[in-house]
Amino acid sequence: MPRNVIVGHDALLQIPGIIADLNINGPIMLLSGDTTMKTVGAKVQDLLQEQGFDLVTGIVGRITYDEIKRIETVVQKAHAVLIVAVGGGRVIDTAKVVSYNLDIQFISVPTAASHDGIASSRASVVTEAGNVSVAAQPPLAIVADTGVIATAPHRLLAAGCADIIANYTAILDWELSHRLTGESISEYAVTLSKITAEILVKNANLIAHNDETAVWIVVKALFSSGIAMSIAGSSRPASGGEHKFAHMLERLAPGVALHGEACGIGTILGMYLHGGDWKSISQSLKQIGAPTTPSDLGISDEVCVQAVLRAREIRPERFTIFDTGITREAALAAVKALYEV
Ligand SMILES: NC(=O)C1=CN([C@@H]2O[C@H](COP(=O)(O)OP(=O)(O)OC[C@H]3O[C@@H](n4cnc5c(N)ncnc54)[C@H](O)[C@@H]3O)[C@@H](O)[C@H]2O)C=CC1
Ligand SMILES: O=C(CO)COP(=O)(O)O
Ligand SMILES: [Zn+2]
Repeated sequence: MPRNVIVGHDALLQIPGIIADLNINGPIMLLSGDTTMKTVGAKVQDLLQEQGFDLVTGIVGRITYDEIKRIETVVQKAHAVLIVAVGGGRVIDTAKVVSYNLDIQFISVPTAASHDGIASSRASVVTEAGNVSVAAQPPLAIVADTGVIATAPHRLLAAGCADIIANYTAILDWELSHRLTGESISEYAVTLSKITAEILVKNANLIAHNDETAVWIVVKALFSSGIAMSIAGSSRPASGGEHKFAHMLERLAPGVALHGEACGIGTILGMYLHGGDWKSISQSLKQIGAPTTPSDLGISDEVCVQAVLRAREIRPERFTIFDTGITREAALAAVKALYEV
């Protein structure tokens, strides 16, 4: 669990104080993305250098095992004793795995409320066989500056909401697997994950404004969802069939959708396949401003159908509604239903 969670306006200003309290002895590695380094990363760099911290910087690319190895080497060569990760989910996940492998601490500084990995002890790594969820280091501290995050495009915030709304089907899938395969389940993790999605949906009208209040609501939900994953010791409470669909969609149409956007569409499809209230999931996503159809993403229905049919290739050991032998006709009907709301 993170020791220190700071969410609020100008929270970035607290980073030097948090690090000073750690009494670390050695350089700090500031990791960021190619875009975020130029904005928020540079701001954090200035703040730390003004306070005289010994700082080295690195840019993180796509999260693969090769990239993780490369960053590990950079951190080792710099003899860094702490990582400060400033960026989206990709940067934070990379820092989580690198700090875990090198047994050093890291601080999570999300620049967007676009994913629920800001607090979790899991990381999602892209491999040829699809995304794998690996054990990683939870952050020592989380610093979420609502002012900074509110300046990010609304698309990112909406994607973060969709990543939380995915908890509805993630839980249905976990319960299904518990009943059909005997997979163990955590009542605490299930409850926290569900409540998080419910609170988020209840506040959908506020989130649509994309102001600091909206960011505050979403960041709290992302944190809470991450804690549910930490309690479970796996991403199960926040990642079911809708995530398998999303990871497959990313493979079939790379870079088209944000992670959360693909998960949102996967959630409507998953809820439809479960026979649940998929229309209200679609309405909540629309209200928040997240895409709900392949055409919203600019991809063909056929790619979406393929992602439904091939979702089971991702993490096959995780049993979900997408692993129950869906026919092409059923997949077509599910994708067609996306346009009904
Ligand atoms: N470990 C976990 O439990 C979880 C991990 N993830 C992982 O996180 C990643 C998805 O996270 P994302 O943040 O969507 O992806 P990302 O890190 O690729 O960021 C998406 C885009 O947003 C941009 N961006 C970030 N902050 C910005 C800002 N303030 N202003 C303008 N642009 C900004 C980035 O430059 C990038 O182009 C995936 O790799 C996913 O698998 C997602 C959920 C949970
Ligand atoms: O994205 C996640 C939860 O939102 C977790 O990632 P995985 O789908 O890789 O387990
Ligand atoms: Zn996710």
